[in-house]
Amino acid sequence: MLTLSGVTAGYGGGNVLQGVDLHCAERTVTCIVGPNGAGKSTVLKVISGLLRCRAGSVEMAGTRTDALAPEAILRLGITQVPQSQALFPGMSVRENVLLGGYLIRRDRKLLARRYDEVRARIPVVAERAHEHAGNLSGGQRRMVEVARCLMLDPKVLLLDEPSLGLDPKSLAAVADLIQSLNAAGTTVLLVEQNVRLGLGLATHGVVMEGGKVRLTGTAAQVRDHPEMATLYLGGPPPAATRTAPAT
Ligand SMILES: Nc1ncnc2c1ncn2[C@@H]1O[C@H](COP(=O)(O)OP(=O)(O)OP(=O)(O)O)[C@@H](O)[C@H]1O
Repeated sequence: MLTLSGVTAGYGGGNVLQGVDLHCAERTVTCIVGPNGAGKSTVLKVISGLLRCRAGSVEMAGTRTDALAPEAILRLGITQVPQSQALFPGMSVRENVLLGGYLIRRDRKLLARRYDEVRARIPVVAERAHEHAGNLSGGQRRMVEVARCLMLDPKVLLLDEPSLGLDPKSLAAVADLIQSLNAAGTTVLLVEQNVRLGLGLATHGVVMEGGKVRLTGTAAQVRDHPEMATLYLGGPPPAATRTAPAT
């Protein structure tokens, strides 16, 4: 469904991504994990067209997207939930959600139908429709951020750190929502610092380090791979520094 081949991209003089290959099959949930600065968010920016590839290609269901403007990529069915704080706090929940339908604004019936669908799927949109988004809890805001993206009925949903700043209950609710969207047919690609949560809800995992893909596989294969300990915990201590057992 979504394929990156040999993608090189960066900001200013340097390249952050250095030949990234990545494939998300239809109806999968792929989670990208990796240390800070590995280039995870940059991958999402390249897919959504906010950052141009310097080499390589991005394809969505057979269509090259790497030369397209972000709006054209949205129209192809790829939408991104940004990293957080993306709502307009002084606008109502309803207004924030409707903004997500900007591209279909002229088709009033479609806009109304999509809003009804989103409201039915995400209860906080119905319950707090007329409340300022700034009055919501962090977990509720994250739900509304996702709701806004659903206004375009995306085929591929990109999420950048959906767990950021959420309490355990909200985390569980966001994870449930991602899985229910996927069960309804949406392909999901997310970036997650919370490795346990991310790989727990994903079908597939990708580990990035230094702008490159270091590991890929099913979520379980990636989670259980010995290299994960090296990347996240610094690996087992060298023999010379191990504490000798007490005698
Ligand atoms: N707008 C930008 N301008 C310049 N450099 C940037 C910009 N955005 C990110 N970078 C740099 O690109 C590198 C990769 O950043 P990226 O945000 O993709 O990493 P990440 O793996 O998502 O990590 P994190 O979880 O810390 O965001 C970092 O060194 C970062 O400082």
